[in-house]
Amino acid sequence: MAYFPFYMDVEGMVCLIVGGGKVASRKVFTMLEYGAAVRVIAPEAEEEIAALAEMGRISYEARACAPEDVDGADFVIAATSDEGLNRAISRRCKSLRIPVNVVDVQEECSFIFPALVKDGDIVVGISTGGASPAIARMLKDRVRAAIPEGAGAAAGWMKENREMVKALVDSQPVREEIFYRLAELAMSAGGGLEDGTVKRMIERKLEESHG
Ligand SMILES: C[C@@]1(CC(=O)O)c2cc3[nH]c(cc4nc(cc5[nH]c(cc(n2)[C@H]1CCC(=O)O)[C@@](C)(CC(=O)O)[C@@H]5CCC(=O)O)C(CC(=O)O)=C4CCC(=O)O)c(CCC(=O)O)c3CC(=O)O
Ligand SMILES: NC(=O)C1=CN([C@@H]2O[C@H](COP(=O)(O)OP(=O)(O)OC[C@H]3O[C@@H](n4cnc5c(N)ncnc54)[C@H](O)[C@@H]3O)[C@@H](O)[C@H]2O)C=CC1
Repeated sequence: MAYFPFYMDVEGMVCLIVGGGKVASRKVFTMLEYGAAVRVIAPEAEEEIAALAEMGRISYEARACAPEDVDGADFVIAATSDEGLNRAISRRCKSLRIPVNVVDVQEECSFIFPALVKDGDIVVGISTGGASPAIARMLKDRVRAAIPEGAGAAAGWMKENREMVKALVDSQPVREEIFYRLAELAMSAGGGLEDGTVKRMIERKLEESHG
């Protein structure tokens, strides 16, 4: 069965990453980009993990991790080279209903990572359900190439104008038409439109809909 992609707000959530190698480091950067409060425990860690800790972006404890360390985390990523420890971490997380990712054994995961394309609030996740991370990574490059430049900026601008349009236009079907038209224009402009252009467009649509 394919995995379902929930899009979750992880801002401020405590993300415990156990292990400090290359895979752990990749997951640290990913989680930081989405605003999680990252805590790393590993006896040794890649330079970038130490550097992020020095900058105060993450917390890093240079020590071996025990399964009890997962208590209190909102979700956990086990990325050590010690399979037995990864398994013990997974078991404890599952018994406490803490979502857990084990980077080297999919069966021990309750969630897995997709390959990600991000432009502002636009996020595309590609998963093969573990069948082939290489394929997920390759498709990511194609998806990135298919998203027009400025799409993230256009989405950000739409977000800023959403409430204004809702307040001005009572009818949902008319709003929908306006949102599609604005989205089209903002996407081709690669960002926002001038206030005057938007107001004129809304007035025109309202006149049309009132006959
Ligand atoms: C199940 C999963 C668990 C998880 O980690 O969440 C998992 C498991 C494993 N990956 C392994 C290997 C590789 N992983 C990558 C890369 C990525 N792996 C990622 C996710 C996932 N990897 C989850 C499933 C994703 C899905 O398919 O839906 C990505 C998408 C996201 C990320 O990690 O952040 C990221 C792309 C980042 C990007 O560029 O965007 C590469 C390629 C490379 O590094 O260039 C290789 C070598 C090539 C290959 O093996 O295909 C091995 C060791 C196999 C062995 O021992 O040989 C295991 C363990 C196993 O297979 O059991
Ligand atoms: N999911 C994925 O995308 C991929 C997963 N893998 C798997 O991920 C695992 C980790 O890979 P790398 O980061 O390259 O390994 P690595 O060898 O660079 O790092 C392992 C880390 O585990 C830490 N560690 C060992 N014992 C520990 C303990 N008791 N407590 C806390 N930390 C401990 C070490 O200090 C080190 O930082 C490997 O088992 C590999 O098979 C490999 C490639 C991709």
